[in-house]
Amino acid sequence: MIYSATKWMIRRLFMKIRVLAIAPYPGLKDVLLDVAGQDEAIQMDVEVADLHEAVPLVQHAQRQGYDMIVSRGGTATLIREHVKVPVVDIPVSGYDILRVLTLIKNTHAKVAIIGFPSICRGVAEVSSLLGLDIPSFAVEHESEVTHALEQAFEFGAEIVLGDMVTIRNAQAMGYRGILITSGKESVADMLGEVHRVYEVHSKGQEKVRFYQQLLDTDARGIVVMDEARRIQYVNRTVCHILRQAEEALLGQNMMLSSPALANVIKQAGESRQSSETEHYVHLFDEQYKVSVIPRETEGRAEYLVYLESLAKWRSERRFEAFIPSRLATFAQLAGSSPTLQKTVHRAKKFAESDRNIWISGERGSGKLKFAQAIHSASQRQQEGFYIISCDEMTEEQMYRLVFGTAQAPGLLQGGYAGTLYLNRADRLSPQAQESILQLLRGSRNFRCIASSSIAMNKLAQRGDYHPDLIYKIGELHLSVPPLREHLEDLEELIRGLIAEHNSQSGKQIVGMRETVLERLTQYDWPGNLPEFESLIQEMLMMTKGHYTEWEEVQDVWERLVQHAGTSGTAAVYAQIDLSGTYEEIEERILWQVLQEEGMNQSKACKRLGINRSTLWRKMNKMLKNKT
Ligand SMILES: Nc1ncnc2c1ncn2[C@@H]1O[C@H](COP(=O)(O)OP(=O)(O)OP(=O)(O)O)[C@@H](O)[C@H]1O
Repeated sequence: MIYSATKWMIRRLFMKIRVLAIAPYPGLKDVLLDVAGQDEAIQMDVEVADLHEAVPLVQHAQRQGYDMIVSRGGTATLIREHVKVPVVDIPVSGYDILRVLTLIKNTHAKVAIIGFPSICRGVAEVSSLLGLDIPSFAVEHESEVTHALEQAFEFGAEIVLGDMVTIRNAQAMGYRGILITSGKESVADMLGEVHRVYEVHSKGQEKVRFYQQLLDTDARGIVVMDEARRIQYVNRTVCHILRQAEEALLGQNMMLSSPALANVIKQAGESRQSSETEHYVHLFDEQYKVSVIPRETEGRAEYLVYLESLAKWRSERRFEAFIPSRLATFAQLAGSSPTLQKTVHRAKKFAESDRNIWISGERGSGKLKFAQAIHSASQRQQEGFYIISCDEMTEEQMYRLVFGTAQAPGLLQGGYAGTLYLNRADRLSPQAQESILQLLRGSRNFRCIASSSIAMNKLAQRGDYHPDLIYKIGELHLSVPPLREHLEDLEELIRGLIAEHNSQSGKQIVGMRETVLERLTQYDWPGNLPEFESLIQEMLMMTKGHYTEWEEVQDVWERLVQHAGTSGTAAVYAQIDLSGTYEEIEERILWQVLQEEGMNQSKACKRLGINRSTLWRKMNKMLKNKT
């Protein structure tokens, strides 16, 4: 408090109070300049204007940084409605009344006074002291003046005393009016009031600045919008989140500033809840919780919106979920073959609903890509897309992710919403299945999309999979075809890969020769798109001219065929039975590779990408299981 008082004193020592005076009649200008000229703390400019003429002048003055405006009577009242800076009245003092009464003292004409109640009281007081009988007609508003004048003239008045509005109307009606002018004493009183108001106002401004600072340093974004969703207030955090300057946002419709946020706020409005509602939105790769609070200020509806970043939670990496920076859309799925288009059509239909989906398909067939496209086309597109790699999470990790810990809330407690992608959902342990099941039963914040390379019905037969979970996630089922079932799409996929390669390498490849393409379509692609992509990328690296020539890539091709034909990973994928638990499948792969390598452990290790001790450990376990 001491600090702000001192600060105020220092300011007062060095700065003058800038005042614009609006004089409703010319004579007041000189009095104002004369009296204000004697006050060193005041710098006053004067304009002569009455009522509506004054409005543009004061609006301009406000922009020019005047601290205060002074005026008189009806003009002061009108000005107050149009500016935010304080407006001080030039009063009509007892001296002013005494002067005008002295002026009319000896007249034989009947006199009446019309004015605001305070003036009428002053006149009644002074006239009774002087022994004069002057009836008064009090008005509360400028619009009542004509009626008051009519009453006064009916009463027999020939001269009316009043302010500028009264005098002008009386003259227009053909009567005489005498203006009660403000003298030096009134102007001096007004200047005293200017000092008092300035002090109070400055302290108020200090407070406003203090609260402004508090709001600006709040980590939450704070927005106030009117009923038409025009932005009335934003704190600095919002400017940072939306990457726009305050000036650009204020007065702007939210739909133009941030359509994503506007949609969420619209949803909140449409939910017709009068209390706070919570939503989630994805802005510039960040997930935010949006709380919308409808309220009313001075009879007008308003929305108070809080934006809370969830980045803190994510950066703590409490769980193995993440938000990919760019998600695929249906338009980005290459392939116009009837087979793929049938799948796309089905997926688009699924995107319209919010029901859970089970996607099955061979490894690398594009399940994740389809899940992303569904999310991007769904009503949850503004929310997060979270991938849970089921084969990489322990039961405990899954439990903590769903139910939280003492330190951090889990998915079930809220704070996240969107699409939950369970990658390789068939690898969930029974315990982890239970956690996911409880999450889906207890929260409506997520749509779940699970993926597996095993068909859903096979999973149901496995016995270690919770039937309720299959039932809950498998509300809708999408089967993504392997690449060999839509080989017509290879050329389109190649075009995309060439474009990407050219942009990275600076080459100008325009296509592949027929001889190369023919071979590509004669292959089964058991490793699906990842296998295809890596081969094409290698071929493009070998390409020197505009076309990929067979001679340039023959070696690459033969290596692939040899690998696949003899013992390659691709062949293993094609022949291995993928039913059963992860351990059982792993066992089968191990045996297959060992047999193909003539039980040569070094060769098997090399192909499997593991060291000898790991192979030993696994073989021992296998033997134990068999005995
Ligand atoms: N229709 C498509 N157009 C272009 N690229 C695609 C398409 N579908 C998949 N891909 C690409 O193929 C690769 C594998 O796709 P994705 O990860 O979606 O397969 P997946 O079936 O989910 O794999 P996994 O079973 O290993 O989890 C990715 O590089 C992806 O970008």
